[in-house]
Amino acid sequence: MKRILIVDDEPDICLLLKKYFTKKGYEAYSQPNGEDAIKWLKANEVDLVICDFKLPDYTGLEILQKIKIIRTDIQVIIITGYSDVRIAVDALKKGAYDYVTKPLYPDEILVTVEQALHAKQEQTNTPTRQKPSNKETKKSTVSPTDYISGTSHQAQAVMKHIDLIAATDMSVVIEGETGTGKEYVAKAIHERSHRDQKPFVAVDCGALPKELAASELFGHVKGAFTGAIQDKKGCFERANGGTLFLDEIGNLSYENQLNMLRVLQERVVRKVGGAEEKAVDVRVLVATNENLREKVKSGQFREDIYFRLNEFKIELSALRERPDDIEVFAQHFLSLANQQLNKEVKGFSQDVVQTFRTYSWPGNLRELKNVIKRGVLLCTSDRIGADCLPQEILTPSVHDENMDMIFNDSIPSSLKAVTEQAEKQAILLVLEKTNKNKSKTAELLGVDRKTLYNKMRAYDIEA
Ligand SMILES: Nc1ncnc2c1ncn2[C@@H]1O[C@H](COP(=O)(O)OP(=O)(O)OP(=O)(O)O)[C@@H](O)[C@H]1O
Repeated sequence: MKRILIVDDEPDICLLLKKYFTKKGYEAYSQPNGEDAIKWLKANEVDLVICDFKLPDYTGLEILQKIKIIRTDIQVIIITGYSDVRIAVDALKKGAYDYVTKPLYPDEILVTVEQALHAKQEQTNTPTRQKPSNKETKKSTVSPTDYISGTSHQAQAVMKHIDLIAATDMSVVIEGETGTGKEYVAKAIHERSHRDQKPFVAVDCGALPKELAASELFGHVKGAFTGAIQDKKGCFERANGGTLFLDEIGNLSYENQLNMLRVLQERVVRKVGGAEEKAVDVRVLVATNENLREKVKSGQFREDIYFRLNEFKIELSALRERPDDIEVFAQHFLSLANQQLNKEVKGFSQDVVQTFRTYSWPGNLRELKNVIKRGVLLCTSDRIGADCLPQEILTPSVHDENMDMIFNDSIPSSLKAVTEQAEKQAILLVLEKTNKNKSKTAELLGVDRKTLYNKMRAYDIEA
């Protein structure tokens, strides 16, 4: 029986979730604060933790980091308010599996819990992927792991690149904001490659506790350090013959970058504390949501390893930069949510479609998926209406003052014009604040330099 720990200072929430998950066949426990939860976790085995972000003693991020030191394979789901989506996204970067927003709906959490446990199972088994039989391929249901390509020119270009490089053994750097689908692109490359029958191992370097990173990547021998009670294979060895996907590669410590360079150059791994070298045949794909080139320039990331990895680059645009894809993904996520929640919602009302196109989607596809799942859950007719969307999406907090600045009292010609005006104003403002420093401006606006330059050209902003 799978074991779940709920950490929340509201006794009612603990009680509700504990009862619900016990009824669904889990062993559920609860703790009221971070300190007690950590103590409990040190003494008890658990598969998954559902943790409120705002606890009396710790934040969700702090708890997350402590949990990952106790055991890296415990899945963590963070509960946040919708307005904390950016914080939630940060938690994902640090290794949380997913987030759910308040108010809580147990059925929605159950879907997330099941997915998290399934992902954990896949990780521990690092299964050899079987090609689906013809019968399975023809199934009419959609799978959460299906790779969907959008219709925008950006998405089409990405699809072309995936097809082009899949057949090769080239290393690829995949760049894009959080939730834009970097891991999905990596999986799509693996599944189209000759390695597809071998493991695809994904490691989130941002979530690796410093103390354990080397052991996770390269393995360790029994007795290498306190707690190393038996030999352990690292990710390179587990991915042997297949593909290793290193997410958030920019977070790897300098020392581990050096160790990795050796593996990439010589194709052999040596476990922590071991003397023996073992040959490995692994294709490495990496992802980053920061501009790695900039990190190289500032000396935080080794240039030699960057060049090794950057044999090919795929840049994923933010969802707000490719509104044409929103409908395709919205339909896909709708089918998924219908399946998961056993509902038959057919589509979206016209105003919801319009809202989706103008909202900025800081959490990109992941946020869209979560919003639609919640919408399906709340929907009582055959279309998701605005009443099923979080308030934060319907009325994003833009200051009236800013609106005045953007529109100059005139009525905008279209919503597209509004977005463009807002983007132009934001770029001008930040350029002014950074004394026209483009790198800093790009960083503050959360885009890469190339995107910034393209936008400046498009909006006639002087360089
Ligand atoms: N091409 C795609 N087809 C179908 N679903 C997708 C696709 N890309 C992304 N998704 C959905 O969006 C979610 C986020 O994707 P993914 O984890 O690949 O993003 P990411 O860029 O790696 O995020 P992070 O930077 O936070 O690690 C996935 O769980 C999946 O549901």
